[in-house]
Parts: sequence; structure tokens; C-alpha cells
Amino acid sequence: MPSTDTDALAIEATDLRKTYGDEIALDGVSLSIPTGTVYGFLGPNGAGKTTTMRLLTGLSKPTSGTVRVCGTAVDDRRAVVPHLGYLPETPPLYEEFSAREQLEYTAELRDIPREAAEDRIAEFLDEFDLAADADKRIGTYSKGMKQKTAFIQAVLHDPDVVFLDEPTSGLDPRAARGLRESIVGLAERGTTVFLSTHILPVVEAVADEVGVLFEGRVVAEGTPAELTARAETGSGGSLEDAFLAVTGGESAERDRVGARAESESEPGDESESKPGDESESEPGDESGSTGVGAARSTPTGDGGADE
Ligand SMILES: Nc1ncnc2c1ncn2[C@@H]1O[C@H](COP(=O)(O)OP(=O)(O)OP(=O)(O)O)[C@@H](O)[C@H]1O
Repeated sequence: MPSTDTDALAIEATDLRKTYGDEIALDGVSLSIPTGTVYGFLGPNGAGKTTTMRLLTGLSKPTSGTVRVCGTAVDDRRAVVPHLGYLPETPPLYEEFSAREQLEYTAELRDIPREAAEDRIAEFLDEFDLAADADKRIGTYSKGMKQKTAFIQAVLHDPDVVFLDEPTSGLDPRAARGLRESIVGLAERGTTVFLSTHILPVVEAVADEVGVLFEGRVVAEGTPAELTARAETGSGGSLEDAFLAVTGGESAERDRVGARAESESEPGDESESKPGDESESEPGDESGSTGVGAARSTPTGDGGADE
């Protein structure tokens, strides 16, 4: 495991709360994620994972609490954006562009010199089996091809921290394995990866550390092996058992696993709450190339800032 020295933290979130009207979506989430970690972020539908990622990337403002990425306050957009890459659940892609045009556009926004960008784009297109289709319109792509394009877009500028929301969505098994290998490769080069997914074997395969979010609170945190061991009931345990135990299985079991997780790894605030579903201000334009979704505006994606 990487060091937990505060200076070496890639992501530091303190007591994040987010409300939508009367509803509480996040209720005191604190995270300390060391540089170079692959952090698997799990939670049932509506637990607040996307909300957390939008706060961590500065695309949405917390009701209270603070976020620092690579030591920089995330609301200092100009300073923090070069450190970040973000693959949102609905990737921001221009359907009328080809993958190559989309990535060239991203490179321009990210101030990557043209020649270096062309080489890098060509390498990525090869790596993800997109080279043959790179000049076709994204509107004609399959979901998996769009997903690969969006992943490349998120990491093209070699960010220090990359946030991935369901990155293997729509990928066939071979492509999903390739993407898992890319995640491991990113981490080996020192990139911190914040990975939100419902696909537990992906987390088991790549994550150094796992956080489980439930009703807007981190209810368990530890390595996949630690969480699995805590969930063991005598018949062997799995990350799925651990997930189910802390996210709405038997309440006694949840208390048992969660309490052990708390005492061992100090997750966030534990006050009572329910997530909410009231509407927030509309996502907006990411002008000034300050958006982590890379595109200046996001016609088909949700990478836009909302405040
Ligand atoms: N813009 C918004 N306006 C109102 N409520 C919202 C908004 N965004 C999220 N919420 C609410 O906040 C809660 C957390 O939503 P969020 O999308 O973060 O969950 P999630 O864990 O990412 O879910 P999933 O796994 O289904 O993607 C939900 O109750 C949701 O309805």
C-alpha cells in the first residue's frame, strides 16, 4: 500500500455533505486516498457515488465540507483541473466528431502539443482496437466503442488522479479485461484511480482499497481482502458478501461488519440520513478548458459543471 502521509494524499475529502432541498444525498463523507492507489468505490443505486465523484472533481459544490486533490482545493478550478481526468457515467462526446477529432479536440483543450498529442492518440487508438474506426463518426459507434473513446479522453493528458464511473460499461469481456489492465498500468505509473462500479470482480481484480457508500455515508473501508474477511460467516466470504452485509443485508450483520470497518479504518461521519432526489441546478458549460470532462461543452455527456 502507498504511504498515508497527508502530503502524499491524492484525494482528501473532509465531512462532505450534499443536500437537494430537504433531501440529504451525502451525509458526512470523508476520504483520505494516498497517491497511486486504485480506490474502488462501491454502493447500491442511489447511495451517492456519482454525487461524490462530482464533488471530488469540482463539478458540483458541496453543501458543506472540503475537497483537496493533489493538495489543491478543488474549487480552485484553474489549479486543480490539470491534475484531473473524469470518465462520467454518460461520457461527454460529440456524436458528429470522429474519435480522432474528439481526442484531438480534447488534446487542444488540455494544451497537449500537437505532435505529442497525435502520437499519444494513435497509441491509445491502437491499444483499444479503435484505429480502424477512428475516422468514423462517433454517432455510428457501438456503446463499447464510445466508452473506449471516452476513457481515452479522460486519461489523454496523463492526469495525476482519474475518476472512472462504470468504466467497463458496454465493453465485451476482452475489452473489459484490456481496460482493467489499463487501470493497473495507470496505477503502476503513479496515477491515482478512483473507480466507481457495480462490477465487484473488477474491484477485486484491481483495487488496493475499497470504500462502501450506503445512504450517503461510508459504511466500510479497507482492502478487498479485509472487507471479505470481515464478511466471512463460516462458509467463506466474498466481496459481494461484504457489500451485501454493509448495504442492506441483515441489519445486525451490517452493524457488525461496519463497526469493525470503522474501528479499523476510520471512515466518514456516521450521522443518520436518507438520500434525496430533488432537482439541482442544471449542468452547464465547461468553458475555459477548466472542465475535467475535457470537452468545452458536453452535448451528449454529463461532464458539465453545475455550479
Ligand atoms: N441533480 C440532482 N437533483 C436531485 N437529486 C439528486 C440529484 N443528483 C442526485 N440526486 C439524488 O441523490 C442521491 C444519490 O444519487 P447518485 O446519483 O449520487 O447515486 P449513485 O450511487 O451514483 O447511484 P447509481 O448507482 O444508481 O448511479 C439519489 O437519491 C438521487 O436521487
